[in-house]
Formats: sequence, C-alpha cells, structure tokens
Amino acid sequence: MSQKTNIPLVIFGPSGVGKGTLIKRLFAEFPDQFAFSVSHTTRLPRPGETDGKEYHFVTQDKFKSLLDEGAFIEHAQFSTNYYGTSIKAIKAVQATGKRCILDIESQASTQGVRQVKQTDLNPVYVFISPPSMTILRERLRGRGTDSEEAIQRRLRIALSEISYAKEEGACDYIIVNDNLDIAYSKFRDVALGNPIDGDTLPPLDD
Ligand SMILES: Nc1ncnc2c1ncn2[C@@H]1O[C@H](COP(=O)(O)OP(=O)(O)OP(=O)(O)O)[C@@H](O)[C@H]1O
Repeated sequence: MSQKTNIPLVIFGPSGVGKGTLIKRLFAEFPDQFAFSVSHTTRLPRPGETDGKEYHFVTQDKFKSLLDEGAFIEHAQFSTNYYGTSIKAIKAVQATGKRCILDIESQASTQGVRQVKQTDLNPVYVFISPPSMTILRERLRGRGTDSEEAIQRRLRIALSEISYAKEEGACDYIIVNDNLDIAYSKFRDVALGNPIDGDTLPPLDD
C-alpha cells in the first residue's frame, strides 16, 4: 500500500446522503484494503456483539479517563452514552496495511470533523453532498428507518453540516451523490488515492 493510501479517510455529510451505501460498496469491492476503526462506547453490548469487534465496551469512568489522557481524536455523547474514536484504534487498522475509513457519526458530523482537525491525524476529508434538499428528504423517507419528526431533525442538522462544508478548507473533496454509480466511482478513486475532479457544492437552498 502506498503512503498516500495509508492516510485515514474521513467521510462526512448529512444523514441519509448515502455515506453508508458508498462505504459498503467499497468494502465489498476491496475487502482487504479498507476497514473501520473500532470505536469505544459506554453503551452496553447488544446480543451478539463482542468487545473489541463492533466496539470497545468501556465503563463511563474508563471512558472519562481515556478522554482525560487525550486518547480520542473525536468523541460525542448520544443520549446518556459516550462514543469515541481512539488514535490507537486507527493505528491498529494502519498496522494491518488497510486504509482506515472514518464515517463520522452523522448526528454531529461537523462537531466530530472539527475535533479531528484539532489533532495531528491529517486525514483526507470527503464531504458527500445531496443533489438537493428535496432529494435528501426523499432518501430519508425512502430508507424507512426514521419517524417524520426524526427526519425533520436530521434535515435541520443537515443544513448546518452543509454550511460547514461551504467554509474554506472544510474538506478536500466534495462528491455529490446524485447518480450512485458516478458518485461511487469518484469515491472509489479518492479511497484508492487517485486524484479526482471534485464536484461543486449544489445550492441546496430548496
Ligand atoms: N445515489 C443514490 N440514489 C438514490 N438513492 C440512494 C443513493 N445513495 C443512497 N441512496 C439511498 O438513500 C438512503 C440513505 O442512504 P444511507 O443509509 O447510505 O445514508 P447515510 O449517509 O449512511 O446515512 P446515516 O448517516 O444516517 O447512516 C438509503 O435508502 C440508500 O439506499
């Protein structure tokens, strides 16, 4: 693996834009070249989950001590649970020769990205944009995983994520996920370390 593709790749963008879909396709095409890092969480394991596989399951006290030690490059709290990405977990992926993909948690992706920017990780940042807000809403509805209230909340958060992406230097690449095959081919190139012509952010004022 070249040095370029050992740099972690941060993928962020509004919930429902298709990040998971793109990453799933990448992992399916290149099972030996990419991996997620294993995050820490204070939530309890669900049936079938194994410590160190889906998550590193830790107590609130342990999480806080890791946080104080500066172990996490980003962390967030969702309801009463904490989640964090440790530098050690990213290094563990790099040690396997795979490129680490960081799918920054959608509910607070700009918060996570801002935190990562404070560290010396220096990943490549890819923002996945919807073609329009109308299409983002349709995808969230079409996915069928959220109530209408949750969809409205995700759309409000999306607006702040989009305004962050518009800031100078917020991301290295913008990929508009309109046609999935075209978006995937660009995402695949970035992931493989090939240069691409990034997209221009659509107005997203609908
Ligand atoms: N280019 C596309 N055209 C049409 N539908 C798409 C496209 N990309 C993804 N979708 C669909 O949009 C929905 C949302 O995609 P996905 O769950 O991958 O989003 P996400 O960004 O990972 O969301 P979250 O951050 O909430 O996990 C899914 O139903 C997916 O099949």
